[in-house]
Amino acid sequence: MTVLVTGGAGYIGSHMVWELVDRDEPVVVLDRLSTGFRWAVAPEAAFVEGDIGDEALLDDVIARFGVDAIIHFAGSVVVPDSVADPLGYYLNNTVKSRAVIAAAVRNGVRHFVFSSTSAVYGDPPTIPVGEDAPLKPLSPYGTSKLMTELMLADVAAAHDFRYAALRYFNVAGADPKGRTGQSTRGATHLIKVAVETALGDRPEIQVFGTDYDTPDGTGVRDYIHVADLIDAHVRALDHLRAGNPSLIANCGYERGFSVLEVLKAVERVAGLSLPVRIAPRRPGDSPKVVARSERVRQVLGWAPRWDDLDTIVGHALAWERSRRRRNDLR
Ligand SMILES: NC(=O)c1ccc[n+]([C@@H]2O[C@H](COP(=O)([O-])OP(=O)(O)OC[C@H]3O[C@@H](n4cnc5c(N)ncnc54)[C@H](O)[C@@H]3O)[C@@H](O)[C@H]2O)c1
Ligand SMILES: O=c1ccn([C@@H]2O[C@H](COP(=O)(O)OP(=O)(O)O[C@H]3O[C@H](CO)[C@H](O)[C@H](O)[C@H]3O)[C@@H](O)[C@H]2O)c(=O)[nH]1
Repeated sequence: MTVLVTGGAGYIGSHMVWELVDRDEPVVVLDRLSTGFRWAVAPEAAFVEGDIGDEALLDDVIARFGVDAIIHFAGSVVVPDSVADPLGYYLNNTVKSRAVIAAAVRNGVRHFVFSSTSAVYGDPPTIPVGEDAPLKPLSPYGTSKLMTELMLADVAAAHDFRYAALRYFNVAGADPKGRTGQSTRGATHLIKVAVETALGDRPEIQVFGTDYDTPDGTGVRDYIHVADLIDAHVRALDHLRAGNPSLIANCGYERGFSVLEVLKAVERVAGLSLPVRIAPRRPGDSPKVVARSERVRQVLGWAPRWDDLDTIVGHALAWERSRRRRNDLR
């Protein structure tokens, strides 16, 4: 009963690995370390360096570690990069996800949790957006994830295989115990970039677009604390292992903050003023995305514990500071 965590050396995956270790679950991580870090993987977890597109390696890892469930985080995650390099995103997120799903089916792994995204909705007509809303991604990133969701549905209909596709909204913050956080080099995520700017690593932060149809003209997102997101994964895994049906569920808090509101929170928590520059809109960005989260609450009994923007920012900032203290900028 080992859980295979693909992308377990990355930001969200490293939190998942710590949670599984805390639950005394045997874990094996498969990661090629393109954006993740070997040191981010909890020492109790087994680690295999390699690519999720390598089917022979997947077969070997599943057999060698007795894998009964896969939590699939590995992928490419930057929306504007996907606009510039769609084929790269379809390869890493869609084609290689097919390899992981195929390995699961071939080796009788029946439980699969997949990192999907709110980007599958594009610019939703109704806010908060529910899971049954039209799926109209605005970027190849969103489409690459939607295609994987469609594969999972077809595979679950054909085989003894069930899945949870969790559509994350904007994930932020860090492990409340300070063991891991977002360490991505050259990160593009708003809160990460803002805390790096607060600590002097970047000369300024840009605001991408102030002419959206939102209260202050900047983009609105539903920022979810990574620890609450991980709790949804644990519940999804238990749900599948208990024999329940496949599930597609949003993971968000049902409330949105604008870019300017986030920057104010960072200034408040860090106790300084950020150098801000207004810049043009970024390609592929949606004006406003906020989750409806009734389903994850009802089906998985999930309830947020860290739903507070200042707490999310505070944990992100604490992680950034502790990395510096430990000279972990490897
Ligand atoms: N961060 C967010 O706000 C967010 C929102 C929605 C969905 N997601 C999804 O969550 C997942 C994890 O995102 P993250 O923010 O932790 O990103 P991340 O870049 O920190 O983690 C991705 C990990 O996957 C590894 N990886 C990438 N391609 C691989 C491959 N072909 N083979 C093996 N390993 C590979 C990387 O080395 C890295 O460790 C992604 O699938 C992403 O699309 C993230
Ligand atoms: O330096 C920055 C960075 C971001 N933004 C703005 O802040 C908001 C959030 O942007 P992020 O880059 O933090 O996040 P995205 O909403 O683009 O995308 C994130 O969440 C998505 C889900 O909505 C995807 O899953 C994706 O993996 C992940 O990058 C957007 O309005 C963006 O334009 C800025 O103004 N300046």
